[in-house]
Amino acid sequence: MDITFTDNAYNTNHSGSPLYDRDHLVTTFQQARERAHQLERPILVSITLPMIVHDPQLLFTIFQHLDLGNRFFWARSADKRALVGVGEAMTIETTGSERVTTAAAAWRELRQHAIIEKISSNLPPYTSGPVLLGGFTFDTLTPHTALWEGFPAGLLILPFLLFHSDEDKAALTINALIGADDDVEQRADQVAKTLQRLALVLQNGIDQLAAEDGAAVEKKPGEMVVHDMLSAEQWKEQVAQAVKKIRSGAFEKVVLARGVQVEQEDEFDVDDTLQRLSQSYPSAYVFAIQRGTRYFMGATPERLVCSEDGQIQTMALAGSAPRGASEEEDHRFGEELLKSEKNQGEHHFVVTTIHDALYSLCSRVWVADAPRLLKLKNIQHLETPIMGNLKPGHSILEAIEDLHPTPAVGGYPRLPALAAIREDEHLDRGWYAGPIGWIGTGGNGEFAVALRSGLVDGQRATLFAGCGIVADSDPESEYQESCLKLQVMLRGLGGDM
Ligand SMILES: C=C(O[C@H]1C=CC=C(C(=O)O)[C@@H]1O)C(=O)O
Repeated sequence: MDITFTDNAYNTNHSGSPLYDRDHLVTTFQQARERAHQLERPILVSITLPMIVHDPQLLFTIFQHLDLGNRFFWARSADKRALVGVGEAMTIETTGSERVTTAAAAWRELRQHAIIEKISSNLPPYTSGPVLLGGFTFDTLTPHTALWEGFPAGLLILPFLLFHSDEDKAALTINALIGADDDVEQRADQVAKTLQRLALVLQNGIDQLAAEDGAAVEKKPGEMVVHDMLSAEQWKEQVAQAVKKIRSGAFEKVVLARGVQVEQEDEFDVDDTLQRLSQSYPSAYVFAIQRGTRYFMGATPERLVCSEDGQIQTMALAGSAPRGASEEEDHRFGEELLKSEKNQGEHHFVVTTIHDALYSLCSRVWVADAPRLLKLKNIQHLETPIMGNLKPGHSILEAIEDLHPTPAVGGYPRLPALAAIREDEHLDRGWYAGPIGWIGTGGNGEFAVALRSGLVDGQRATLFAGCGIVADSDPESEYQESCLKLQVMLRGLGGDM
């Protein structure tokens, strides 16, 4: 893998559009073609150019206008990090229970002979270079239904263009797979033309788009019709049955999920939904992955694992209470949550399991002494931060393989709880509650657990939420909790429920 820093070979103009040097592109592509010929396999070329920091939402909308294919969005407003991609230079699609390790091996293989150029030393440090975005299903043993068509067991996408930014730096990465017989002049022309169009929209279109936004007639959210996939009574009965199983000693905790279908007359506006989610949930990971007409999207508070320079950070997140209507009530609900034996028990399974999973991957694991409160817009959770130092040679994908599914979305012990979900839940979770995120070079990456999420397709959306069930769970309270969790996407889509 070559990495070159060539300050000044490319630059940005005053509007922050990336400038490119077509001849330099041709030279790099030629080099890749020669290598492809020698090694008899396509070679990945990844070039990162500096840009000025733009609103990631704006890039997402601009990418729609460039018409380059599927779009991808990943951002956390609180730490001002964002990744916005479009098009597919290549995809890694995996199946079966080895889906994460197979994806890791394919990514290693692809990187091995890649040509990676970073056209400045002043780039966002963790996301520069080739970055794959994608996710994995919750469970490979649940039958895959038509609902999740386009979302296989494992999917990592190397976007053609990736805008990435942190607090004060931004960049654009161009990815291309070059084969031994490629016409490199033509490939360079295609890239150059796309960058030219992007530069034009960034120069002229930002104002234009902003003006359009400002002038736009306030869109009245359409009338949304919500159907439970399983009636409230049936779901509560499932919870009651799970409680019985727990009391009979089958397992100690299981997370049961439910789905709702939402419809409206007009198509749901994915860009507006992302905007609303980012504004309402600044500490959440707001994401969208497009496959044709469908978007899997959401605003999840749960980090599965973040890896930076060999340091990994994760969390146990389980145990919930509503937010109070007044400061005093909110404080009281929070204190009750902290003292609740039921919630502490539910949370404890997650802490122990994560700790044990990390033990074999890390040289040192650090777990906070006690859970703290994570307060979100309409719900609060118990959260325990956990950190570790990855042993050399281990990557974030291996951490995912070991951590997923934590008892925050599966149960405890893992195997009987998963068997109960498969047997009793009657829901194709697909990517809901699965790992979703990005992986770059040098083992860096970040994956969240895809909660508070849904699959949006035109005028229809299917939304999911689950609750941790333990021996003293009350079906009615769990149902109310699932409604709070569903509100995230219902409101994100423009509903006022
Ligand atoms: C399974 C979900 O939430 C998990 C994360 C936080 C709190 C949870 C709980 O209290 O049950 C769940 O474990 C979901 O939002 O669908």
